[in-house]
Amino acid sequence: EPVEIELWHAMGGALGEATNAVAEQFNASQDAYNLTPIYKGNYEETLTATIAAFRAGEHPNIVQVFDAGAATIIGAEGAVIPAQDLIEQAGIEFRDDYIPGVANFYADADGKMVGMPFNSSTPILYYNVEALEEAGVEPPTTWEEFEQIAPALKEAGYVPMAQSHLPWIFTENFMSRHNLQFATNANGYEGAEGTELLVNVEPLKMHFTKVKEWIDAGLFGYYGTGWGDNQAPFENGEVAMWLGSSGSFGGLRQSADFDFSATFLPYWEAVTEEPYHTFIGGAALFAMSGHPDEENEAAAAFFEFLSSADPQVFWHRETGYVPITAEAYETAKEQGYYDEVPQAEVGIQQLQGRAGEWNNGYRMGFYVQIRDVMNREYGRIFSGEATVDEAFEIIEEEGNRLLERFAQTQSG
Ligand SMILES: O=P(O)(O)OC[C@H](O)CO
Repeated sequence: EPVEIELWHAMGGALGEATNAVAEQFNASQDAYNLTPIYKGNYEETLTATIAAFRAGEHPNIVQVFDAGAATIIGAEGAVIPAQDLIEQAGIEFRDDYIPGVANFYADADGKMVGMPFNSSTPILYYNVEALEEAGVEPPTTWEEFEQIAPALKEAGYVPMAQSHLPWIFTENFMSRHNLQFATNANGYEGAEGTELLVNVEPLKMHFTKVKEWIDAGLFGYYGTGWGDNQAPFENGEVAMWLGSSGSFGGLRQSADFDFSATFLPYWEAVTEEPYHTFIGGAALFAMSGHPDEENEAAAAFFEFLSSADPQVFWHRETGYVPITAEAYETAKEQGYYDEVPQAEVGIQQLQGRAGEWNNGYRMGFYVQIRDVMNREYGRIFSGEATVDEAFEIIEEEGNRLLERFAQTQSG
């Protein structure tokens, strides 16, 4: 009888189908282990369910946790076995060709990999090819260019742009794209104590001032805070350009009945002459403690399988999440995938862009709740209930209070 293990994940729709397919491939590749993937709702719901299950001692072997929840799960005492330890304890050699941004994001202060990178993404700019042609414009490289072309798209009957998740794209990746420090203590990596947000700063406030002006002028669409809220109006052709996850590529190919393409996340030339690479997004898999050795071995075998080239390339091609190892990226190139579908390479190219001091990642506990504060305050800016200055003061204050509370949970 194979050893049974469970994976809780947040991959719905086309992503859920691809997750099930990867699990089936693993199960078919050997007879010792059997992995059952279970969909637990969106990222926030999956993390909440996991924490509740951990308290009740009913947690799964492996859980998928998104970037924003990484510090919370890593900081939950005794909850997680670092992926690198799990793999080495199972007698498997730990590979060292993870692409740098991926390895950093889920590593501890000593560089040990705690989370197993799985679905790694980055925000990119998708565009409706016909809409841009109609308006006679090219996709923008910078926000300055966006300001120049947006009126023509509006004129042609489109909402020029929308984006999928404000804190992710217009805060976290705003910081990385411009190499701006995001939090003290080296973006939080040096420890929870004393870590404070550095978002109440001119470049970010300038950006939100602009976005509010664009919304008021009908040059930008804001459809809500839900993960899918801003994707739907792009899919139905109302919005011409959409900032979204590279991991949405596979789903869009299934659902969009128009020709679309993709390019890099714009940056402000006024803030940086050249852009920097963005943070790794998406989620990683965490092995949870408290299970028998044979189940931990099964989890290690699954992690090893996931990093090998074939499942990696399959997953990348099906979903748009980036290849996480150099080997998988090379394999996709050798297969001619990017000659066939050049837009599929945008995410990985962007992640391998210019390195700076502040764009390797961030580590902030209770960051999921900080995102809620941001979403609420950004909504208040757009509705005119709060000025940009007021909103950022509140984000700074409430955010730092959450960081302080998290630090208290870490000091024992
Ligand atoms: O939509 P995903 O899976 O690429 O994730 C985007 C963000 O990184 C999640 O916080």
